[in-house]
Amino acid sequence: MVKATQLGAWQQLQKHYDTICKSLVMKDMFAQDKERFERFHRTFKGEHTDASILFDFSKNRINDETFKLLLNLAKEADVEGMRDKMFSGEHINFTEDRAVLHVALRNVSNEPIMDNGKDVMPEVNEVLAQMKQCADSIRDGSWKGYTGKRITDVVNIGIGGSDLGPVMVTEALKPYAQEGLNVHFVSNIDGTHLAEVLKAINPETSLFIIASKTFTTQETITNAESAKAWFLESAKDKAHVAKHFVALSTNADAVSKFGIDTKNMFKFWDWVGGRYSLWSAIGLSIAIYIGFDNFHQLLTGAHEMDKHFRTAPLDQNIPVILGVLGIWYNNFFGAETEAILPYDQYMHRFPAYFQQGDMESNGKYVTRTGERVDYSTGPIIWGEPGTNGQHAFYQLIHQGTKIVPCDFLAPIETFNPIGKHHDILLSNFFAQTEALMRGKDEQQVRAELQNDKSVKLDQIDRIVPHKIFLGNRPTNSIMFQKLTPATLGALIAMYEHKIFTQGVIWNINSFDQWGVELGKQLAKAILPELGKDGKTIDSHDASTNGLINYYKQNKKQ
Ligand SMILES: O=P(O)(O)OC[C@H]1O[C@@](O)(CO)[C@@H](O)[C@@H]1O
Repeated sequence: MVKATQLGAWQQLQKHYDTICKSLVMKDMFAQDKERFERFHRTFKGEHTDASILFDFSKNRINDETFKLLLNLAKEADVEGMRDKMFSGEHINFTEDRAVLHVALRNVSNEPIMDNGKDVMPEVNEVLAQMKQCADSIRDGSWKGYTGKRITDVVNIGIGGSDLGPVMVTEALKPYAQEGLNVHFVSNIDGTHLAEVLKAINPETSLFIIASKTFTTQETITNAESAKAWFLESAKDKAHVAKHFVALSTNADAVSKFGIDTKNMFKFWDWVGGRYSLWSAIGLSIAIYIGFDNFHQLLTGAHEMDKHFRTAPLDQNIPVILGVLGIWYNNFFGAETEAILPYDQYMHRFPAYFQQGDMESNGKYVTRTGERVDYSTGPIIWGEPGTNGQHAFYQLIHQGTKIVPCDFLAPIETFNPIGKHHDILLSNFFAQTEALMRGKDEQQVRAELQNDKSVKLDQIDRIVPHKIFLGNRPTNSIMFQKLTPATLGALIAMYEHKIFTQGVIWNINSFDQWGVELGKQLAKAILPELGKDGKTIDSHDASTNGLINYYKQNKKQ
């Protein structure tokens, strides 16, 4: 595969952009074409679940020619071919010589999926059965703590992909939680994170889940050791650890060394990327919190989206369309970020989840063949729930100098019908994308100001420029019937495959993450220098030395 910029379709898109992009005014295109929404929206319905999604991409700066050229790009980059390699277990994560098979974790069809010539499904199903058994016993109270009490609090200790997915999903599916069973998450090595959770729980009724693919991550192992020490202050006998600590990992030796019985270990495999692992044993806190049946619905919804991604033709393929639209703005309009704006408070951690999902996958600058890219790759992902974002950063999205493509998401049904709240929420959801597309021109602004008694006529000229909205700011609108487990699963898988599509077109490896290693390496070297030993550190640059010495001179303990 060549560099993206060497693709014929890329060069045609560049020509297309150079010649007609200025004329791609959405307001005019809607006025000239009453069928625009009809042509530029897709729907997704789960075959066996309640997942039901409408994807409206008509408020984008595209015409039919643009859409065709973008799909040509996916075609020529062989997104479909690489997709089929992923599903067939090829080691496309070649720098780690690993398959990329998170799709197997949710392969409820049980069709064989091979890694190194072996069907992975029997082991996947074994772990799912183990997860179900654990979740059921915690939820029905048959799992007892060392004083014979049932578990009331589950503490997941993990970071990155061993934290963000369980946090996001348990927040999003809170309506499915069981009364009297709480989940807590400790990820940061900052002692505050653990301390605040330990204040809230009772060692007799708490289960600690140590979630770590490698079981070597410094934050997680340190937090786990501290949690175990805290637990033993009350429980005293190490034999009680087995009733209150379980591990989720690929590393049985490290788990056993930590002191967790490997019968309390839920394994997963090296072909599960950390940021793609919530579907695996890493999802144990989810299965306990919402029940295994709902966890299985989550898997099934994702599986249905997998099937759509695997079989839908490119022009019907929602993840592919999302992916190529993102490339249109990232690489041709020079957009550096993408905002994910869920109009659903339960989805408040959804943007953060895809900060890792997208940025750790596509934040790369070297192609699969080891050459430095000469084009922009992964976008910066950010976002907050609506309507809160409207009162924080929408000023920039509407009137800033940067183009920020936005994905707006909203449920048709709410779990919490209070008065007109949901209609008000949705009126804002609809209005924001309309406003970003249409803007407000000088004529409209002048007319408003002339009718505004509070504005002195001789002030109008001065105010007008500040109140004009240029509009033509691109958005996708994604509506779904209700935030059920299956719908959430489908939405997550949709974005995973969007990320995959972009990585293929950029010809990068979306599945390793060497970029996280250098910081860890240097932190390991600095840690022993921080003791209150009166020594002045001079082993670094002047800034790092200065900072370390300032810390050492002023630290109290
Ligand atoms: O699950 P673990 O092995 O503890 O890794 C945690 C996280 O750390 C990383 O930064 C890799 O080091 C993420 O990719 C990963 O999700």
